[in-house]
Amino acid sequence: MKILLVAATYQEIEAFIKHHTTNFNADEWLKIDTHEVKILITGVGMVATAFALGTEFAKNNYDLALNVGVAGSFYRNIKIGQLVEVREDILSELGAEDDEEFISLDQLEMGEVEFRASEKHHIKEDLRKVTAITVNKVHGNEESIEEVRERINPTIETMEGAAFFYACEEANVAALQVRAISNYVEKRNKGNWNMPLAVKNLNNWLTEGLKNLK
Ligand SMILES: O=C(O)c1cccc(C(=O)CC[C@H]2O[C@@H](n3cnc4c(=O)[nH]cnc43)[C@H](O)[C@@H]2O)c1
Repeated sequence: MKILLVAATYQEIEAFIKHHTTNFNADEWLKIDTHEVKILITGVGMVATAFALGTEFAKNNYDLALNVGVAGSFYRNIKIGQLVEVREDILSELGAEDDEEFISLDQLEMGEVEFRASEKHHIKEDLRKVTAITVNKVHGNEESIEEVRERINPTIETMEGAAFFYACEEANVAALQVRAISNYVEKRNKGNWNMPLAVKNLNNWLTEGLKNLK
């Protein structure tokens, strides 16, 4: 398969890249088992992700795109460092405020806000399947966390996932998303984040998991 591996930052998949190539070049195709793999580092956030994917899909054809990175969990029964597979991803901020209420873009009949992973390809490992939201502003305030829990009840949040699924859907490319939990969604406390553990587990999985994609 021709696979596009997508991450927001180089650091999130550095160990995997170094495992496969000594001199990383963004135009390089890596031969990994039976797959040909290209790596796309988009930058953090939805705008950077959508632009980078639109540009890449205009140049190359892919059988599958895989978005990986770290994420925040709303649930404490998911361990820091644990990997999850995002099956559904929601643009939770796209819409309008109506005083205390929020009207989503689809309620306004102006577009879709929910995007799904591909059914065509599968991750072999039995990762917990989750619903994510994608945000421009990382939640760090108890009131806004409670509001989004009540409105959507997401399991995790990222800053790219739904934009990734959107761009893949527009380009008709099958899409999967795997995230490693680096923190809980809570009142901002960066000291509680464990980026090294999440990044290590993600890269260990990638080394085996990419081979096992069907
Ligand atoms: O220090 C901060 O408050 C801060 C604000 C915005 C971004 C960051 C990052 O470290 C980049 C986040 C990066 O990782 C994903 N991520 C990880 N945890 C979360 C989260 O709780 N909510 C949303 N995104 C998260 C995200 O996809 C970015 O790529 C730090």
